[in-house]
Amino acid sequence: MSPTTPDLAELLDAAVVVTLPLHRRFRGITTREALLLRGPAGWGEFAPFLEYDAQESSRWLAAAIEAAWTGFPAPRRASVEVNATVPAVPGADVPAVLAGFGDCRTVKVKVAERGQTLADDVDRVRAVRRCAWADARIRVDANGGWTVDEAERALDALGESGLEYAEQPCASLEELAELRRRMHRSGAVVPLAADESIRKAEDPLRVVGLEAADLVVLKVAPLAGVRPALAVAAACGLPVVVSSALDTSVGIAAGLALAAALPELPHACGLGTVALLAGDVRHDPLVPVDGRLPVGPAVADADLVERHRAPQERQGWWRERLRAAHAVLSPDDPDGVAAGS
Ligand SMILES: O=C(O)CCC(=O)c1ccccc1C(=O)O
Ligand SMILES: [Mg+2]
Repeated sequence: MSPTTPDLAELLDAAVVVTLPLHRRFRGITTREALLLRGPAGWGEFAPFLEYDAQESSRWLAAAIEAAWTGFPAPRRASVEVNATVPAVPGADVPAVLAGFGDCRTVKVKVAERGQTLADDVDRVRAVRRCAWADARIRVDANGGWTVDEAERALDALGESGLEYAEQPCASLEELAELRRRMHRSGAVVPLAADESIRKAEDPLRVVGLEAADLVVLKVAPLAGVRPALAVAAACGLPVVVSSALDTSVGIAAGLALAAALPELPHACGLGTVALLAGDVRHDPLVPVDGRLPVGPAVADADLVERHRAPQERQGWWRERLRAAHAVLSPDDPDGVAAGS
């Protein structure tokens, strides 16, 4: 947990909610809402997905408090290589999506979208191979959408394009482990990355114990901050890819702080996603240039925060969420109890 949890009144005072439009649907949504906190150390982002409960959201709040009240640990690098992220669009839309990411040498492609088929995935990945940088690395992310059988078939088919790795092909660690065993037996090996399977401090030990993955994807917000995420990385001992949760430039800066603090960073990170937003809170948004992003403090520009300020009803909804998450972090805070009763 964050060493300093401000009281609820201080958090509410520091909070403003923004609504940012997306260029195209991603993860089922077309606008992204985020509650930004301005604290003594800088800006923090609290943006758990709408369906997350208070317990899960409290980790996102701890991460926002770390950014805005504590600040980030010392960086080991000044910039970070990032990947382009292609949502589950038709192959014909791939060139327009990639154009938004500049010259990223690594592309992550969403696959296994509900309501689509393997043929749609093959079509999309082929389109990426055709129009990306000539020797681009391609990785796919199924968000746990395949059974072991489906994953085996899909990775065999998608493997024609040459895959850097497959992220969370199946939902459970047991399934990932079984898929890995089968691929090693057949010789058609695609490295596997665990994303959704790594959410709690004890998860990395299970990943390693079950030999379920070759690398791990770490996101600052669900892991409660840069420092807890560094501890998870150390506990795993596996290569780490830092990724975003579709953050504004404020949340991306926290991801970059994690990527910059890791002892090793062998892969491009999934932190280029501001390119998927049709608006941002920074005049110099953290969109990749030459496939890289600069490491630096989390900042937002007041006029852009104002421009994207969410309607009053959404401010209220998010402030109630903030209160509920804060009550998990500080169950004895009298303000929190009073506001909730
Ligand atoms: O890693 C990337 O390239 C972008 C981030 C991303 O894919 C993502 C964004 C929001 C929610 C979940 C995910 C995910 O990695 O599964
Ligand atoms: Mg993922």
